[in-house]
Amino acid sequence: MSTASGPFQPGDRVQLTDPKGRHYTIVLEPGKEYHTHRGALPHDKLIGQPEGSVVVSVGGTSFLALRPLLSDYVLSMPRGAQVIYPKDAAQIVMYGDVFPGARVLEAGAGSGALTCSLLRAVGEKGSVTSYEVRQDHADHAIRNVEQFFGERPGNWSLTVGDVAGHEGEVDRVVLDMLAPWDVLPAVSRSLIPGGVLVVYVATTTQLSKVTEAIREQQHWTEPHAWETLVRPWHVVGLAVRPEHRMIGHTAFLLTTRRLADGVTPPRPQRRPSKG
Ligand SMILES: C[S@@+](CC[C@H](N)C(=O)[O-])C[C@H]1O[C@@H](n2cnc3c(N)ncnc32)[C@H](O)[C@@H]1O
Repeated sequence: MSTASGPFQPGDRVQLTDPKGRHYTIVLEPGKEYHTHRGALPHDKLIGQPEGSVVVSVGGTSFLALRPLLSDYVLSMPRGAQVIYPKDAAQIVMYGDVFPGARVLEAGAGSGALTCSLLRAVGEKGSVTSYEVRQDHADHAIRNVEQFFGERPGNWSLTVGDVAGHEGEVDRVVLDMLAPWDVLPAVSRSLIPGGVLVVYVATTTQLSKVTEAIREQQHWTEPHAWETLVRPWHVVGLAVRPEHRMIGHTAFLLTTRRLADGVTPPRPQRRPSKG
């Protein structure tokens, strides 16, 4: 599904958009009908049509038909754990410097949303090694990743267990879990010198705890943290302004790089706070 192109075929996942901008996702089957409150839409009307076609239901409503992008797929996928949103996945791939051919270690796999972005970024020559402690979340991740790629990617492994048990060298590590500070010693053993660690946390208390743990551990460059806010804009004629609604908060991201063994990291002078 992730690389499909050309006219719609049976088995394709198609995202329909109605005149109010609402999305509906269907999987095309010859002879089947999609029933909306605006009338039935035969799948056969779509099969053989190019992407970007507009089809009209029996009730006279027009639907725009496109294959969902990865960002659409992530927002509509069934989930056990909360997913990493597209805006955050994009920042993780860029600031984590996840390159084609990279060996990436990831925890927790959760619903597999970030896993899809990581697998795309590393390409066939790279690999993603995911850990997930909960079997039910791992089941979601497997289903979602397999559905996105159409099969289980050969360069992906998912272990049901604690990432702290990982052994083997990697180029990049991405942690999205409640207590990332617990696994810092383990991941620092696997990450190559110069490798990038990205930590995704939802709250300021987690951000503070993981930042101080990184500073204490001595294996890392000075951590860099930021909030991943993205503000969409409404642009119609002269009405150009921020949208009334937006995703207010998802996460903080933090990056740091693995130092060579035995190196003492230079730390900025820090003034004590005034209480
Ligand atoms: C918020 S979810 C991850 C969502 C995922 N990044 C996505 O985009 O779908 C956090 C997951 O981390 C898992 N987890 C927590 N501690 C872990 C550990 N030490 N090793 C592996 N997984 C862990 C939890 O079970 C949970 O499913």
